[in-house]
Amino acid sequence: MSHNMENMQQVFQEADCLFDEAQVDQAIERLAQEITAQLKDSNPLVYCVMTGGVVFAGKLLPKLRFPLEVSYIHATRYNNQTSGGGLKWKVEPAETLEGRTILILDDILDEGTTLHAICDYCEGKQPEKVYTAVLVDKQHERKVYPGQKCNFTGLEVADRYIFGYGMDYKGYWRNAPGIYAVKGL
Ligand SMILES: O=P(O)(O)OC[C@H]1O[C@H](OP(=O)(O)OP(=O)(O)O)[C@H](O)[C@@H]1O
Ligand SMILES: Nc1nc2[nH]cnc2c(=O)[nH]1
Repeated sequence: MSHNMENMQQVFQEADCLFDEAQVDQAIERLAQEITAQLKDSNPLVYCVMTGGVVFAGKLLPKLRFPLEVSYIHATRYNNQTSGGGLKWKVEPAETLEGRTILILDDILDEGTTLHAICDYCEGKQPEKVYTAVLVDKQHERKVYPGQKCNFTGLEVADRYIFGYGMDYKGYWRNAPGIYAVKGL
């Protein structure tokens, strides 16, 4: 096994499990109910923010039992690092947003820069309304503005670097079956 693979095994073994698979799935079930109650009659256009949003979106979408359309956007600012830089669009929305109800799905609200910029972009296209849903909201005082929240939040996590359920550690462990915090971070 290469040194990097051994290191990644060690990162997983030493990590703290903050929420196991059952706990995360229960949070996603609750989110599905909240989103359904709010959006079931609005014919929403649902965007998965790649790459981190992919597991959350994949688990959530089959629980939304009403007509909706799904697409994806790709905006990143961490680039496999553990601290963020400026937001880069890799794929902008391809659909017409005017008059639509938009739901953005992402894995994490950390400093909030990513979702703030995505919402700004969408708001500029005259949608009916933009909603955001995240699997986890990291608890600290460094949000883009105090009190920044998503419309729908699955779980609150401590101010640590986390991975699993779509979230990576240096490009790895998006597949981890729970939400984990890296030892020492
Ligand atoms: O609230 P913020 O501090 O802006 O951080 C949150 C963003 O960071 C991660 O994306 P990243 O840029 O790492 O890309 P990824 O989805 O490919 O992991 C995550 O998926 C969120 O989109
Ligand atoms: N994987 C991962 N991505 C992030 N993007 C912003 N914060 C985090 C984090 O804690 N973990």
